[in-house]
Amino acid sequence: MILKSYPIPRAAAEHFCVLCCDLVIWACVWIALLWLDGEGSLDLWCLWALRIISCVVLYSVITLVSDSSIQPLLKRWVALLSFLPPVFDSIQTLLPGTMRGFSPVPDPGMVILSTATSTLVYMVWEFAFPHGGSSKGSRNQKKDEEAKALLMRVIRYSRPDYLHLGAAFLFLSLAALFETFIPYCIGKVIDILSGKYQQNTFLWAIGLMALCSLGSSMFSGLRGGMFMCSLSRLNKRIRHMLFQNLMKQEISFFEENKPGSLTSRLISDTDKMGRSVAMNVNVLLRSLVKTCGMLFFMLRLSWQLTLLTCIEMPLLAFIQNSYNNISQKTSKELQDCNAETTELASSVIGSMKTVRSFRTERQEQQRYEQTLNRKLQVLRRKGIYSAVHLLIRRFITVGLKVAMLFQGRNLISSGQLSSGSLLAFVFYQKDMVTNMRHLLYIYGDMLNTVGSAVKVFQLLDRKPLLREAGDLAPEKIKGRLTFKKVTFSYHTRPDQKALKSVTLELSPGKLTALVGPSGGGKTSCVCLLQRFYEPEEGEIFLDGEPLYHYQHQYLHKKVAMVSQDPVLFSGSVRYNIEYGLQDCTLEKVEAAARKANAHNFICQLEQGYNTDVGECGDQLSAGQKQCIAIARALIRNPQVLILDEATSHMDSSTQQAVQDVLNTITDQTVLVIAHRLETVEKADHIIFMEGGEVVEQGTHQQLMAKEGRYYRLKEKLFNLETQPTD
Ligand SMILES: Nc1ncnc2c1ncn2[C@@H]1O[C@H](COP(=O)(O)OP(=O)(O)OP(=O)(O)O)[C@@H](O)[C@H]1O
Repeated sequence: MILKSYPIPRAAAEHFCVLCCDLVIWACVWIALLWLDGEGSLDLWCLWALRIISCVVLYSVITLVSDSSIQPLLKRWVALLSFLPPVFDSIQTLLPGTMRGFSPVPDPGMVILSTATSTLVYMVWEFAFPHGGSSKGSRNQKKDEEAKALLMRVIRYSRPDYLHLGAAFLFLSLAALFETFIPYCIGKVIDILSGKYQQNTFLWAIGLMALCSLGSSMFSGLRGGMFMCSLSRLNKRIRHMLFQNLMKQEISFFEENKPGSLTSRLISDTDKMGRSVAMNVNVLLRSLVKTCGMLFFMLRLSWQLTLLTCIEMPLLAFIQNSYNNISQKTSKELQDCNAETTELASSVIGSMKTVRSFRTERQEQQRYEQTLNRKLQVLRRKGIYSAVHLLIRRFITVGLKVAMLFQGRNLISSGQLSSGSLLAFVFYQKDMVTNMRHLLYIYGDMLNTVGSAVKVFQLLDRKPLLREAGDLAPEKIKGRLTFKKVTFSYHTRPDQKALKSVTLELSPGKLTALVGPSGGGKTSCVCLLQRFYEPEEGEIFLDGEPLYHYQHQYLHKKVAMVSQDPVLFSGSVRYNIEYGLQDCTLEKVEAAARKANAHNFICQLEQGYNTDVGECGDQLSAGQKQCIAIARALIRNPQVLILDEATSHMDSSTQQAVQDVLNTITDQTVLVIAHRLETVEKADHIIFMEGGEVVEQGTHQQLMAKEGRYYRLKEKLFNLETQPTD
């Protein structure tokens, strides 16, 4: 039962809105009738046609605006509301002594009667055939509901552009209305020319036609401009939100998703989503307005001819549907044939030696020919189906056109239609078929294309799998880092532990070296320190507080890291050193560069600190990039400095210079991962890691005296044969 799960006041409000819309449509028709023939009355056929149009309009409004759970109820209500008055009037005409000519404005008694009856009928209906109990609760329906929800979401994102969109819809309606008037005016001109020529009437008709053409072109242009403008604004908004959310994601998300697919989602998917929805809404509304307008004019010209036109559409839709089913089957067969031919060709070409050695060339040729023949048969069948389909379609179209012209001739001879009106009707009919086709297919197409929005919204809704950072930001910290039984594995390899219950401490004012064979877990420790990932078990503390308690920006200001292959951004050297800092003076930048031994080579660059480093810094050597990355870390004056093989690409004199600077650090916590014996030897504390575990720790002398893993792996660890490079 729908109403059980839907708030009653909201349901009542939505019913009231539908009733208001219906009354507005009645009023518009009445005003249009008064304006056109000054009477404000319709014959029974026109009344039926107008109620059908009003029903279609209200259905579209309900589908687009209301919640999907209440839509069936509202649609039943609309069906009853639309058709009760003409049914009532039709029955009345059957009674003797009734006058023809019906007012499109129902009297208040009629409104109350039809409203009460409708409510009663569909309450009975609701109890007898409760929605959701039918077999339509299938997967397809769910997919449709999801697609509609997505569509509504795209439309909701357009809310800030309501002024642009309102203007666009106004221009769209005006352009469509002016366009609809043109064939009518042409008909009038022809009538004037074929009858007794009157200059004034002729000039008036020509002027009206020119005005309609001008109005249609002008408003079409304005509509296009307004839609483009709102579309660009929508795209910008969605891209911005998407980028914002991307920036919040954890690092493992970027490892699992390739940069190419993320950027394509950011650029082409957002564009496709906005464009398809905007285009389809645009075409849908234009077709809707034009169809209503054209139906109105066609009905006024001749209801018999309109009926003939309306027969064409369901017939064509039925034929198209049947053809689509057959065509889908043949396309599938064709795909299989293609796959078979390609597979055979590639397997034979790929194993040419075997084919030659067994002398099976002839058999393979025959096999290939057989697959080609099968494909040819399917193609032939497909061609025949297509030809028959086209023939039937043309036959129906031409047949109905001939019937229409015959009927037109009869109407002209009986004086019910002028030749100009027949011509105008032919113009309308041609446009009508195209419009009806759009109306029939566009909504389905819109639901399909909006599927590309799924990817965008999935990304937009993704919550980062990282504990939210706290707001701890003390003025001063000592920089004591502690790992307590930290276990960790990467998302992409959940079964392999990169760190196994690691417990270690980095003391303030001390240089700690992490050493160990490749894959031992050194970089993983550093990544956890940076909060790129979260430990699975255990905790990391900074001055006794869990890392995640600290404010995000604060933590990254206090804990700076330089990696082996630092990433520089396209821009000047200065921009890269002061990256992320605001109001940084050149003196500060230079001081940091001096400490990192980068000042001299920067001064030798063509534009000094303003030299562009190129895409990802590729106009600099690997060693120069490392120097700039060290300057970028030092300028922040971090309390904890992490160097992950950060000097590996530097020449030995630069390495020594950087080492000298590190030796002067007295109150900061420094963690280095190095393959250089000199660096490690001088460290206050050495932690030896292997297989994700801390195996040994102590000073160089202690570890050498112990003659354990560190002692045994010394040669392998420090590339002693290839010293001094890191
Ligand atoms: N991004 C990643 N995704 C999945 N597994 C990873 C990732 N990075 C490292 N690993 C794995 O985690 C384990 C520890 O790697 P880690 O990079 O911490 O070692 P390391 O001691 O720094 O090695 P190296 O000295 O070669 O840099 C290794 O088995 C490695 O294969």
